[in-house]
Amino acid sequence: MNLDDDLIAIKGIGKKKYKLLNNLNLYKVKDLLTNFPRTYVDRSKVNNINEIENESISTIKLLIYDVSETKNAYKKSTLRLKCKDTNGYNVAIIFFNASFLLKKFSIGKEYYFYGKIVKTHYEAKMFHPEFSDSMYNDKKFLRIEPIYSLTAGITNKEMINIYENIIDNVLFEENLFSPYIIQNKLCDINYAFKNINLPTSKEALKKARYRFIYEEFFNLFLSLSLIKNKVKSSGGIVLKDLPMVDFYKNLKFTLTKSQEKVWNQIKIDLTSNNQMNRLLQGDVGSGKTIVAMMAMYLTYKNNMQSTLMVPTSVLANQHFRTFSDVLKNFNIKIILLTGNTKNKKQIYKDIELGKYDIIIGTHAILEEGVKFKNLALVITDEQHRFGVKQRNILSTKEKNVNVLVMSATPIPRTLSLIIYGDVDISVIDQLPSGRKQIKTHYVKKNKINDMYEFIRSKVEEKRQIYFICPLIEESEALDIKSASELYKELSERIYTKFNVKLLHGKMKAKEKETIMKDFSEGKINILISTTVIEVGINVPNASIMVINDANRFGLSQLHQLRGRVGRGEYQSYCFMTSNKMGDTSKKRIQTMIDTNDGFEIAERDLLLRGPGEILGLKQHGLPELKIGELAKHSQIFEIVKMDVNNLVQMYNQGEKASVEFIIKFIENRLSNNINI
Ligand SMILES: Nc1ncnc2c1ncn2[C@@H]1O[C@H](COP(=O)(O)OP(=O)(O)OP(=O)(O)O)[C@@H](O)[C@H]1O
Repeated sequence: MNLDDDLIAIKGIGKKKYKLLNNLNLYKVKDLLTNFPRTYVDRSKVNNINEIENESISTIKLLIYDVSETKNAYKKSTLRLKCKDTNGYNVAIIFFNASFLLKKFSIGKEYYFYGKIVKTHYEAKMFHPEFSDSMYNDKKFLRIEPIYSLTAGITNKEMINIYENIIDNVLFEENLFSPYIIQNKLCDINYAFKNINLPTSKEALKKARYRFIYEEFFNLFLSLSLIKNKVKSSGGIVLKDLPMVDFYKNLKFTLTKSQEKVWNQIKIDLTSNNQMNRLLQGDVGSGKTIVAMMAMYLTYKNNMQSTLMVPTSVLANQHFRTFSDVLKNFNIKIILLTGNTKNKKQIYKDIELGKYDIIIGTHAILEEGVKFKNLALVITDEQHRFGVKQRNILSTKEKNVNVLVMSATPIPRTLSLIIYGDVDISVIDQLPSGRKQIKTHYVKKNKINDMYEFIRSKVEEKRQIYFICPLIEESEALDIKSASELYKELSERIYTKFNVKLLHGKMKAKEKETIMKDFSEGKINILISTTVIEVGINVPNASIMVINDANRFGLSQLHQLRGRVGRGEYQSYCFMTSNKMGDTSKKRIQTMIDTNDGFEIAERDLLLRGPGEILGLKQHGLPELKIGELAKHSQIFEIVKMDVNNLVQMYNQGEKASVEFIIKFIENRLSNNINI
C-alpha cells in the first residue's frame, strides 16, 4: 500500500464511505494517517473501586449477580445490573430505555465497564457506561481508543476499523534531520504514526505526540528561516542622517518618549550599512503612523522613494489625506495607488521617472507595472493581512530595500518570532499623553434604550459614534441584527435628527471613501459599519464604539474595533451587545472589560484559542499546527529553534548533510504547495 493511494482502493471502503471520508477532506491514505484523533478515551487501566474518586471516569471489572428490567407508567424502561467487584463492593449499572441490551448480559459472568462512577455510602452507580461485549474481546476494550472528527453517516468504530486496516501496511519515509532524531531521542516516524492513531500504551502515545509537536514546530520554523534568508541580504541602501528639525517644527504635538526611542532605532537601521528588517509594534492608537512618516521623510530628504502599503483602500485614503495634510508645507510629491486609481499608466510612468517621493496604496502597489526609480524604504501596515509571498514581492522589486512592518496587533514575543522570523522588533509601549482609559461595558437587552439616550447626549456634545455589526444582510437563522437593518432603525426611528450613515464592504470604493472623508471631517454623527473600519481608521473626535453581536468577534478583533475610539482627548466608551453567549465569548467580553492593554489581550487570546488557529498560520501561507500549541509547548519550541538555527548555519557553511536535507525539504514543500 502506498501513501498516495486513493482511499477508494482500500478494502472495506465503498463508494458511499469514500464520499463521507471526502467530506472530512480525506482522499488518500496519507490524508487519513495525518488526520490525527481529536482526543482519546483511555480505558486501558482497570481500577479498584476503593481507589476511584467519586464522579471520576474509570474502567472497572464487575461480576453480574442480578439483571432486572422495570417499566414505568409511560412505558419507559430501566435496565439494572446488580454487580460486585472483586472486593465485594456493590455496584449498580443502569441503562434507561435500552431493552435491546438485555440479551448482552448474563448472570454469573464478568464484564468491564467504563464510565463515570457515582458513589453513595452503600453502593456505587454507573449510568450508561461503555462495556466489553465479552471477556474475549478485552484487548479491544482495554486500550486507549482514538476519537476522530466525524461526519454524519460514519461512526468512530468504523473509522478505527479503517485505520486498523491501513496502519501496518504503509511505510513513511523519515523526514526529520537524522542527527536531531538521535539527539532529541525522538521516536521513528512509523512508530509515531502508528501510536498517534492507535496507541499501544500511554507512554507510546506520549512519545508519538512529542515527535509530531517537534516536527510541526521544526517545519514551521525552518520554513520561516528560509523565507527570512531570502529577504535578508548583506547590505542595505544607506541613507544619510540628515537633520529633521523642519519636520519636528511642523508637528502639532511632541513625540512621546517611546516614539522617540523607536524612531532612533529605525534611523540607525536606515543610516547603517545593514538592510533594515524591522517590525514596529504598538497598541492601537499609540502613534505608529507618525514614526512611519518620519522614516519616509528622511528617505525623501535623501532624494529617494518610499512606499506605504496598507490592506484596505479606505485606510490608504486616510493615510493619503493625513500625509498630504501633515507634509503640506514641504515640497513632497505624494501619490495614492489603489485598485480604483484612474490613469494608472501615467502614474506608473511618473513613479518610474521619480516624480513621486511617497507612494501610498493597497496591494495595487505590487502590480507588475509598478517600477521605481530609487526605492529605498518599504513600509507595510497591518502586515498580517498580507501573505508571506506578497510581503516578499515588494522587497524584491528593489534589491536591499529597507523593510519596516507595522503591526497594531500586539503579538506575544514567541509568536512574532514565528510569524516574522527573528526580525528586529521595536515596540511603542506608551500612549500619547492625555489619553483616557476607554470605559468598556456589556449592555443587556433591557438597557439598550438607556445606551441610545447616552449616545444622544454625546452627539449633542458634538462627539461622533460608531456602531459595528458583523453582517450586511439580515440573517434570521443567526438572529443577527445586520448593519442595514440597524441603519434603518437608527436613522428612521431613533436618531431622526442626526446624520446617520451606513458603510459596508460591498459598497463601491468611491462611495466608501466619501463616507469616511465626511465622517473624519465631522459631517456625519453616527456611522454604522461592518468591520471595514476595523484597522487603522483614525477619527479622534469619535468617542463611542458600539459593537453589536460582540460574541461573533475574536478577542484581537474586538480590541482593534475598540481602538477606533479613545484616540483623542475625550473620554471614550465601548459598549458591547450580544444575543447569544457561549463560555468563550463570555471570557472574551470579560477580558475586554478588564483591560485596555493590547499586549495583555494578545496573551489571553493565545490561551483562549486552540492549536492551529493562532493568528491564522494558513492565511500566511504557512504550515498549520495540528497538535503543537505555542503557549503550552514553549519548551519544545525553544529546542526546535536552536536545532533549526544550527541547521541553517551548517547549511550556510555548505555542510553536506544539511545542504542535502534542506534541498529535499524545499522540494517537498514546493510539491505540496506549502509556502517557503
Ligand atoms: N505624540 C503624540 N501626541 C499626541 N497625539 C499623537 C502623538 N502621536 C500620534 N498622535 C495622534 O494619535 C492618533 C493615533 O495615531 P496613529 O493613527 O498613528 O495610531 P496607530 O498607532 O497607527 O494606531 P492604529 O494601529 O490603531 O491605527 C492620531 O490622531 C495621531 O495624530
